[in-house]
Amino acid sequence: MTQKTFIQRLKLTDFRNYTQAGLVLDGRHVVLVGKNGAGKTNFMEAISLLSPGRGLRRAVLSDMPRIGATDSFTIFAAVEGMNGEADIGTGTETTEDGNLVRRLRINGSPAKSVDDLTDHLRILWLTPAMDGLFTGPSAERRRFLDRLVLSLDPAHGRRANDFERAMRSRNRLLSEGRFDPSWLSGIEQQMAALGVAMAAARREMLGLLAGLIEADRQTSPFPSAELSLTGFLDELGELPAFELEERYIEVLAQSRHRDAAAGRTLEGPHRADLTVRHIEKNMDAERCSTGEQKALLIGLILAHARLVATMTGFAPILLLDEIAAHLDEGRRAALFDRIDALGGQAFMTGTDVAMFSALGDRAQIVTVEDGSLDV
Ligand SMILES: Nc1ncnc2c1ncn2[C@@H]1O[C@H](COP(=O)(O)OP(=O)(O)OP(=O)(O)O)[C@@H](O)[C@H]1O
Repeated sequence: MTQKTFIQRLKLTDFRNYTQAGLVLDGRHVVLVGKNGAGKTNFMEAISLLSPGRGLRRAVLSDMPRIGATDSFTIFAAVEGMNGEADIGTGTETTEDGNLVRRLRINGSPAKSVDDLTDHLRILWLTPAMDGLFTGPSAERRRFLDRLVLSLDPAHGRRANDFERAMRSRNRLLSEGRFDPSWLSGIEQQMAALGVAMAAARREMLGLLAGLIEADRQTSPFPSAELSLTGFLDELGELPAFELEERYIEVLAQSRHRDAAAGRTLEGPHRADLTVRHIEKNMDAERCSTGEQKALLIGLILAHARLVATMTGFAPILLLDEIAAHLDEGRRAALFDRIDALGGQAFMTGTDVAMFSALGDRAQIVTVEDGSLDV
């Protein structure tokens, strides 16, 4: 039995187009309705900042404070989270040397790391900006994949950051022509251990997700996705981890001159790609129609939300920006039923409240107008 996590209260100060806005919620789903430019996505972005990372727009911090305000914003949320009730506050602050930095307080005390947020909430999202995921650059798919892993395994983010840092040191040494074997092999060993662990975490998550998608195929109103990874470490994925590490260490050692010439590391988890196929059509997702791609993506997010609920025992919070826009009435109703069956709190946006009529009293309607919120 999964438990519910939800946001009870939210207060925004000088965030994007909100000067001061607050909401008290009752745990049902939340539908945000308003005209274009009213502040619906900004609201969703604020909630996404209650999870580690740069939020659903991947914006830089300096874009977030309200234009015309001082340079800081705050987001405060009272939540019923995975550890019971918690108060989470995040925002920006300018340090003495003039840098804008993110601040995070949990239950009144400064948090040690943004990863602490995952002790309280798991937040997943789907936005129109993700519509081109299957046809766009592989970096976007990797980021998507890593977010999926991160919501199950919070240590994944740290491993990926440490890998990046080690890789940058190696790239720097190579670009400066410093082919010192003991320095380089120390860094390469670290890269191999982290890289193999990253690939394993991705593979494990995809395996679990594939199992859920398969079990759900007959009843899901959305197409089923077959997911696979391509990349040097993924193609050798069946090897035991220590052997995989040895192979990667060997490849890195042998490719120092090639990497120096290329100005980057050519093999590793940072080059992996996620391939998605539409199972029923037996077609690569990138060759499916726009509507089919959207339906695949919705099915994928819902399956992942179920996976997070199963693995953690808590239904995640879902941020679904403009989710209903391109679906016909029947699919929309089926989507709402699926979202509701997850047992969590979902935030959805739209310009027309009529689109959400099938939700009935399962949702609270919030009107958004020029940076103000009204339940
Ligand atoms: N830092 C900022 N300060 C003030 N206003 C901002 C800031 N960043 C963005 N905005 C403005 O916030 C407004 C609302 O944007 P938002 O993306 O939330 O709209 P929306 O309601 O989702 O609209 P749509 O239905 O068109 O997607 C926009 O007019 C945007 O220019």
